[in-house]
Parts: sequence; structure tokens; C-alpha cells
Amino acid sequence: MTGPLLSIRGLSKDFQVGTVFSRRRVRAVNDVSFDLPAGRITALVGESGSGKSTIARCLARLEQPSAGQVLLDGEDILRTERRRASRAYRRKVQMVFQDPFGSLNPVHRIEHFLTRALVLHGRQATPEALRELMMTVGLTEDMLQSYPHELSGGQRQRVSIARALAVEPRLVLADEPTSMLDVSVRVGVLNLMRRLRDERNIAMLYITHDLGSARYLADTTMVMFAGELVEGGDALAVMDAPAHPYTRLLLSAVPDPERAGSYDPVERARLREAILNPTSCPYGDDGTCSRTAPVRHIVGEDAGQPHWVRCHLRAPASDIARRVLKATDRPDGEATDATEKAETTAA
Ligand SMILES: Nc1ncnc2c1ncn2[C@@H]1O[C@H](COP(=O)(O)OP(=O)(O)OP(=O)(O)O)[C@@H](O)[C@H]1O
Repeated sequence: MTGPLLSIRGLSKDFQVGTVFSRRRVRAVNDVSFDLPAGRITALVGESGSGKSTIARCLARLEQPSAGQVLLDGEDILRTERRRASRAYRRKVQMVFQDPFGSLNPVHRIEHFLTRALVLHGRQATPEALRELMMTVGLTEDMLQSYPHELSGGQRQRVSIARALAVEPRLVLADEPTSMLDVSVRVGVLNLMRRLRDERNIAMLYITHDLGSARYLADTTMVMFAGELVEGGDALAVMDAPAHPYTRLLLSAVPDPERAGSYDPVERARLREAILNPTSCPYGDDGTCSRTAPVRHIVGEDAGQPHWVRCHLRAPASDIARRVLKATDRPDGEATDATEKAETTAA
């Protein structure tokens, strides 16, 4: 494994919400640290509102973090590029958004988006360069003359990826890149991301609700809940041997054809209680447990990477987390919005 291309350390982000008379701060991301190595796909999974997009937006410099460091090749860009990202940073770090419909202006042909990206970053928009970009993402050259509405959702997302690739980035931040696509074309986009990792050694942060696609695509998976990371490690190990009750709760909502009736409301209630009102931690033998700090316990090592879990004793920092989690199941086992979202996206 190569060293990290980009690392974040102690990243936090607060938002001001409310009216002038009732201003308050919401902590969307709290003290998050992780590494993104070149040539690896790192999945960030969690339910809606857990803070995944906020992290991606901070890394893309669309939001200014409230605290922490963003180290690119070891240099803290929040210190060296305080107010906004340099063109050099934006060239290295590109973002692909969830909505391939909204991110391409309908009045332009596909050629325009790719030409603009190439030229903005000082490259020549030759017919060869355009053709190569289209071929890289599995589109044909004649589609350069199409308008976005003439392409399918999957094709549009490939154009968005080609636009990001035009500047030869070293890191791609992909925020739910397949969630608005038909199931039938999702796997094509996931395979494209995998190919780009393998052929171009690109680092990727893959943000998703969909645990199945994280398992399929990622080398490393990190689980986020209420603004904090609660577990991380080799993607298969995290999915097959989840160590945090929140990861288990997420997985318990994924339909499993091999375990008919596996959706167990009683077990889910127990897991929610363990998350909201923790009383013990199974990994505290070394005396490092903490209710106040996001201490990580190492629970194993798989495929050369540590599998860690945040101390079970640490309860969610915010009341919002408690409310969201309490709403995920009703006592009768009927799914509410959040659970339904997790189930349908995981299907
Ligand atoms: N611009 C903003 N102003 C105020 N609050 C915000 C803003 N952006 C995000 N938040 C809040 O920060 C929290 C995290 O949001 P974020 O979009 O990062 O979550 P997410 O895990 O990406 O969810 P989703 O998958 O639904 O996009 C939420 O409580 C959200 O309401």
C-alpha cells in the first residue's frame, strides 16, 4: 500500500442555523481524522445527515472547515491556502456530484464541458484529448455533440467523471455518484471508478448510503454516525465482522436473502439502546475507554489495514443524533423514513 495522498486530522465543521433571534450552531462534523492513499477507494458510509457530504465539501473547499487540518502530500492546505483553494489544489482534487442532471448546464453540448475543464487547467482541448476522455469513461466520440438531455443518467454521470478526469486529478471525491441512476447502470459506473483506480492510481473517496456498493467497490470502509467516524478498516472486514453497534444497526436493515426474517426489531432496539445509552465497551481491556473522546480500539487487522472501532462508551454528541436514531424504528417494527431510505438504497 502507498502512503496517504491526502489526510485529514481533527476536522470539524459547524453551521449556524436558525433566525437572527434564535441563532445556534450545529456541529455537522466533529473531530474526524482519516487518510486517503493513492490507488485506493475509501468508502464513507452512513445514514442521511451523518455529515458525509460536509466532509467531501470541505475537502473540495466548497465549505471552510471550522477546525482541523487537510494535509495534501503532508502540507496543510488550510494554512497555506487559507481563504480558498488554489488552482493547483483544484486540479489535484476533483469532485463528482450526486446529480448528473443538475451538474451539467442543459444549454451546452458535452464537448463544451470537457473543453472548458481542459482549458481552465492549462491543457489543450485537441480532438484527440476529447476523444480519449470520452473513451476512458466508455462513451463514444459522437456524443461530444449531444446535449445533456439527449443522454441517459448513466451516460451523464460518465460525462461528469470525464470532466473531473480532464485535469488529471490525483483524488476524486464521489458523493453518491450512482444514487440517482437506474440500478441497471449503477454497476457500470462503479466498474469505471474501479478501473480508474487501477489504471491511473487515483485515490477516491466514495460517499454512499449503499452498504452493498461499498462492499463491492471499496478497499477501505469508514462508517459515520452523527458527525463522527465510528468504525473503519478493510471493506470486507467491516461488513462481515462489524464491531460497532451502529454499523450492526445499518447492516441489519440490509435485506439478506440467505437469512429470511433476518430483520429483527428486538435486536435493532437493543442496538439503538447500546448506541444511545452505552453502558459497557467490549474492547476496554487496555484501560483506554472514554465517554468524552472519540478513542479508537483496534479489533483486528485485515488485508494489511487495522480494523478499528470507536469506543462503545462514547454516546452520540448531539441531541439531533438521538432523535434521528430514535425515529429509525417504531415499536411495531414498521420502518420510518430513515430506515426505508437505508433499506432501499442498500437493496
Ligand atoms: N449549509 C448548511 N447549513 C446548515 N446546516 C447544514 C448545512 N449543510 C449541512 N448541514 C447539516 O449538517 C448535517 C450533516 O449534513 P450532510 O449533508 O453532510 O450529511 P450527509 O451524511 O451527507 O447526508 P445526505 O446523505 O442526506 O446528504 C445535517 O444535520 C445537515 O442538516
